[in-house]
Amino acid sequence: MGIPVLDFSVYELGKANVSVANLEKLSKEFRKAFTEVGFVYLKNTGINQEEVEKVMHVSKKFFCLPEDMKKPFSRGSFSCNVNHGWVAVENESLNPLRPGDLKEAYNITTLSADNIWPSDGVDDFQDVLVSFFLRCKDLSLRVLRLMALGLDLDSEVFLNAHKHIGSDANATTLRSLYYPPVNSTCVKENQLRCGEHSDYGSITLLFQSTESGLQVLNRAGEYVSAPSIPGTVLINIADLMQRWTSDVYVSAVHRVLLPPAGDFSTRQSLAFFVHPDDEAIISCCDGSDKYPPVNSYDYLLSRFNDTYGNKQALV
Ligand SMILES: O=C(O)CCC(=O)C(=O)O
Ligand SMILES: [Fe+2]
Repeated sequence: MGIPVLDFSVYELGKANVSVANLEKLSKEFRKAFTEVGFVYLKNTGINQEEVEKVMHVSKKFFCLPEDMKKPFSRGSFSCNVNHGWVAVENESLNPLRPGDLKEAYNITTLSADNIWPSDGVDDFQDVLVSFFLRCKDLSLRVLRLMALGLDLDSEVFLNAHKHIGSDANATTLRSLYYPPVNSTCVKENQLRCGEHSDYGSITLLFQSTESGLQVLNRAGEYVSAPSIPGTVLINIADLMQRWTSDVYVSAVHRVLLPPAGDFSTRQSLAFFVHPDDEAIISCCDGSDKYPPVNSYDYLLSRFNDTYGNKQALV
């Protein structure tokens, strides 16, 4: 089965008074997609293509600044949050068996006004990224409600553990990703734009520029491409949600390939990694003991350790 495309218009951002019948229908479609594939494209969410392009445009301006202007914003230098900030090329390996990923990123984890934000040469960076973070947050909460309904659970079951998105008590992160041009003569053996991995938290929202490269591992064990479909958002289940649902909703492995040799195009994406609140204890929602309860933040820190290697672990 390929990645399905669902029409979210009945529950798009800004819409209130949705009928129970419409919510139920949509929740069943989510259930099918998330139990069989783990990925789904949503169209008509209320987040439109122009919004996405605006965020990519200001992000690219930042990534194209000289390195000494980006360094002051490095991940690890923000006292309020270990994950906030800029990550240089080859700094992380999402598949620790491969060389560092050929990508740059800027993580926005806390919206605290006390933070320093890039502004030289990118004066609207903070406004544009913060607004987009809040739009993604609203959409995520709608999806989490439908996901609970899809399992015949109380609609607030997942939402109750996502009350602090955007504050220092929750690790949800908007990550703007930039894949610079690749000179194939300099590429290391087995290096990719982004190595094989599954995401760590509850769900991920992903918006991609038109350049290809993203592949998802399907149940038959084959990688299938997940191209950008303008105007849609690609949503996937992450590992903590798989555990929370006792493996009913599945998180699928994915990666981003290098462009063909001689293709110097760049690529961009915006990933909104939704995490439960730091203090949330995640126990199997069916009441089973398939997995022992785990603290959400402890789980995340153990996954960061794998990604950054013990040398650079920030804990
Ligand atoms: O850039 C992409 O298309 C996907 C990136 C990704 O999977 C990740 O950062 O977790
Ligand atoms: Fe991912």
